Amino acid sequence: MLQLEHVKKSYDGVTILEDISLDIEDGEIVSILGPSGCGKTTLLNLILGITESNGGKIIFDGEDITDVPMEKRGFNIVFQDYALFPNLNVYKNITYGLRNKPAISTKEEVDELIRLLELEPHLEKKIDQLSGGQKQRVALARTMVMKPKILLLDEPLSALDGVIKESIKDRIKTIAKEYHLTTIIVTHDPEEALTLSDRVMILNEGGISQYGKPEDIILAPANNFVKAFILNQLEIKKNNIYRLFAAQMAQTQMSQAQVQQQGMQVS
Ligand SMILES: Nc1ncnc2c1ncn2[C@@H]1O[C@H](COP(=O)(O)OP(=O)(O)OP(=O)(O)O)[C@@H](O)[C@H]1O
Repeated sequence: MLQLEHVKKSYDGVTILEDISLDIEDGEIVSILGPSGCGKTTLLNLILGITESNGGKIIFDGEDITDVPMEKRGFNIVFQDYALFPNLNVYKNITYGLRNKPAISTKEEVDELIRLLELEPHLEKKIDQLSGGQKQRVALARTMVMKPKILLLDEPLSALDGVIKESIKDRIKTIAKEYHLTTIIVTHDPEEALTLSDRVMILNEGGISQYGKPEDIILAPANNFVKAFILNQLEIKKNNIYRLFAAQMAQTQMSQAQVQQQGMQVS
């Protein structure tokens, strides 16, 4: 279990995170959701260990890791831009971290991940020959072969569109469940957070606005910010889609009526 207790962070005297306390269970997918600049990436970096806090504790499996450096925490991150090596092929990118630590994953385990992420047809390709979704899957595989204790994902879907987004979402869920891997995801998109996660943490003005299951957030928003920021965005999206389909349905009904009328005129 990962626990944050009264974690604080400020930059140049400006408070970014005020008093963050939360528990994340083993194997849980948790999204950190909030508007731009609210401190989502800062919180992810504090957990990863590349940013130091100004107070509070981070505890993993009962051990205080607040002062444990990143390399010793055993967590791993997939960055927003994937940070893949363009001069290496897909297979070499995936296995890059194993060069100096080959014992971490067996060949069978690497092959299993490649299969799970459907990367077999791409292994010989260079990174610039891949689509965004394929790059994301390579970045996921490369991180997973190192068997992180916690998987951190910074805006994993923001560069992807519609169908690809849904497919990567499914892969992330499958990996988290199959490997019972605690997964923490930063996103600014309520739909993404609510459809991908077991629990969602909504950040605003340095604090946690609400932390709960997606259905709790939808059914019982804790305050006006959650209502305004999260639910309104979803409502707007829903209405836009309804409007689109309503227009399409009206068009279809009109065409059918025209066909019927033409049919009556012929007979
Ligand atoms: N190294 C730094 N030095 C000074 N200020 C920083 C630093 N890193 C982040 N900040 C500030 O901290 C605040 C939170 O930044 P952060 O990147 O965590 O937000 P975010 O919620 O991830 O935003 P976005 O969704 O736009 O990526 C911002 O006001 C940012 O300018």
